[in-house]
Amino acid sequence: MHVIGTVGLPGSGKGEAATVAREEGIPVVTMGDVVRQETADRGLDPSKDHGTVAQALREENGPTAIAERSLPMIEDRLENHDAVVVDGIRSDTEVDVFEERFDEAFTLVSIEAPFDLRAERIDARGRDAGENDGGEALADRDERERGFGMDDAMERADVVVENTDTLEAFHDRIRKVIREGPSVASESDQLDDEPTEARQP
Ligand SMILES: Nc1ncnc2c1ncn2[C@@H]1O[C@H](COP(=O)(O)OP(=O)(O)OP(=O)(O)O)[C@@H](O)[C@H]1O
Repeated sequence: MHVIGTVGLPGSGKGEAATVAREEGIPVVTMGDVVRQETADRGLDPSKDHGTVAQALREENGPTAIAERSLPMIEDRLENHDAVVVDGIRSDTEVDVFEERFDEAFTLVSIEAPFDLRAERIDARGRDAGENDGGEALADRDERERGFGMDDAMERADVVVENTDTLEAFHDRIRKVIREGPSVASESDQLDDEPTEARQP
């Protein structure tokens, strides 16, 4: 059993990591899906009110509300699969939830890219999809995510993947992390010369 969580600021490449997982036949549980479902259940617009509802969920049910709601979804997928990717962990408190439940079988991967590169990629993604990002500037999104404790979550990562090269290079690195299994955290310095690295706890 291997549960791989991803953490990273907007536009860092979490969605691409999820794409690689699906290509490898590994199911992806998106924390955003939990929030979108809740937004729809409240009669709000998932494309616009997502951030507000994420915050409300935490205020009403505590900082682990979203992670806790994702656990049954993850366990359900683990019945038929050896690994599951959890996309978009937002805080160190959420990391606690997954570590407590899955222990050594949980690997946290931090996906990192500088602000300007993420801004460029988000602009290009918006143009490709014929839509914008709901009007929220990247700096504001970064601030909102950091407010949830994302920096602290990134600090906890077992593996850091810098997404500053080509998309193909990024896919290759993520594929290695996924294929390596739960031992990836202790062995990741042998995975690749650069820039995947292990962070000591
Ligand atoms: N190495 C790369 N080279 C070129 N484009 C990339 C690279 N990595 C990601 N992208 C593109 O950048 C955009 C942002 O990546 P992605 O959607 O995976 O980010 P994300 O972390 O899921 O962002 P968000 O939190 O906003 O959903 C996408 O269009 C993706 O295809």
